[in-house]
This record gives sequence, structure tokens and C-alpha cells, in this order.
Amino acid sequence: MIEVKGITKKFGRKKVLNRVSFTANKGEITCLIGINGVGKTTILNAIMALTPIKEGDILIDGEKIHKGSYEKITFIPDAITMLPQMTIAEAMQFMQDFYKNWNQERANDLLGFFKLNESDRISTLSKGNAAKANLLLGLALDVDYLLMDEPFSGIDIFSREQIAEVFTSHLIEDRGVIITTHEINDIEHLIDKVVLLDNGVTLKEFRTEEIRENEGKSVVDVMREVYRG
Ligand SMILES: Nc1ncnc2c1ncn2[C@@H]1O[C@H](COP(=O)(O)OP(=O)(O)OP(=O)(O)O)[C@@H](O)[C@H]1O
Repeated sequence: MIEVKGITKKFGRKKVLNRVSFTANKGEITCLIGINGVGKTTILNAIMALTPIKEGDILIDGEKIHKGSYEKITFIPDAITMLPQMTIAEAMQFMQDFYKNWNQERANDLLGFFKLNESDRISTLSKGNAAKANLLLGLALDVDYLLMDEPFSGIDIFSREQIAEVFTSHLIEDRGVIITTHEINDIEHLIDKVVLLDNGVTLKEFRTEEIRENEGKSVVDVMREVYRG
């Protein structure tokens, strides 16, 4: 389990996160939702120790996060970070050389799943295929937790659907996933848990199945209540 406990982050005088807390379980998809600029990426960066936090703790499987924790967790940014002149095959080779937990078998599975051509250069990929190649490079790592920043952002509906399918496939297995989004519609059915954020605080944290079964509400219903109420 990833436990984010009361983290506070300031950029200059601006407090972006104000004691944000939530948990994300292994084997589940947890979605951080909030409008642009609410601090979703900053939370993922804080978990990855890419940005220092002022207060609070982050625990992974009960232990305070430390250097060794990053063998268990990976961050998939919202855009591919490989050099544009690389082919997908070269990008995969780079990952294999760099990370000892690279899983070539899963990478090949993902190539087929996303119908990507490994001889294509990154610079020539459509937005949708670039997003898929980006996910492939992260999902092929053998880690217990995957953090994904806006994996559905700016791509067409068919690519979104194909990316959504990967979440219910064997390619995710029993790993824990945290994704950020401001568009919930396409992916509501995939999500186990939702964390609603606003003004640097956690407004509400809930399990989708519970609100569906107990209150007959969708995630969007709860969002309307919380954000407009
Ligand atoms: N390095 C930085 N220096 C100063 N301010 C920053 C920095 N990074 C982020 N911010 C500010 O912190 C706030 C939260 O940014 P963040 O990128 O975490 O939001 P977000 O919810 O991920 O937004 P989006 O949906 O647009 O990606 C924003 O107001 C942003 O301008």
C-alpha cells in the first residue's frame, strides 16, 4: 500500500498541497481527480522524491519511502521522455540497459496489445501511439506500483479506449496503480478508488463500488456534490 500522510508542499509562498492524505492499495486503481493546477502532478512527484515536501510522510508497504523503494515503483510522465529520433525498439533497448527490472516478455506483449510497430521513430508517432509507447515503457518494468500522470490526456477516443483496456488486462496484473485525470468519463468503470482534490486538500476519498452499491451514485454524481455543493 502507498500511504500519503499529511503532505504539504510550497512553491515560494504558494501552498500547493496542504496536508494531503490518501492511500492506494496494491491490486487496485486509485484515481486522483482535480482541475488543472490542483497539485496532482506535484503529489506524484513527491511520491517519487522528485520534489521535496515540507511536512508529512509517504510510506510504501508500511515503510517510509527510501532509495530502495524505487525498485518497487515507477512514474510514467504525461509525455514520452525518450529522444525523438529513437525508434520504439531503441527506446526499449535503452530501458533494458538502464533498468534491471525491465521485462522484455511483457514489453513484447504490450507492443502487440497496442499494435505498435517497433521500427517506428518516436518523432513520427501520432499522439495516441506516442501515449501508448510511453505507457509501454513504464508498464514493462517489473514494479509493484505504477504512477501515471494523465495517461488519457489529449488523445482520441479510440486510443483512449485501447489504453483503458490495458488496465483490465493481465498486463497490469495485481499491481497498484495511481492515475491522475480531470476527465473521469471514459475510465470510471476501471477505477477502484477515487481521491477528490481541491485547493491543496483532499476533499473526499471513496471506493467506487461502495458509492455505486450503497448510494446508487456514479463518480460524476459524487464529484457534482463535492465540487458544486
Ligand atoms: N516547479 C514549480 N515552481 C512553481 N510552481 C509550480 C511548480 N510546479 C508546479 N507549480 C504550481 O503548483 C500548482 C500545482 O501544479 P501541478 O502540476 O501539480 O497541478 P496538476 O493538478 O497536476 O495540474 P494539471 O492537471 O494541469 O497537470 C500549479 O499552480 C503550478 O503552477
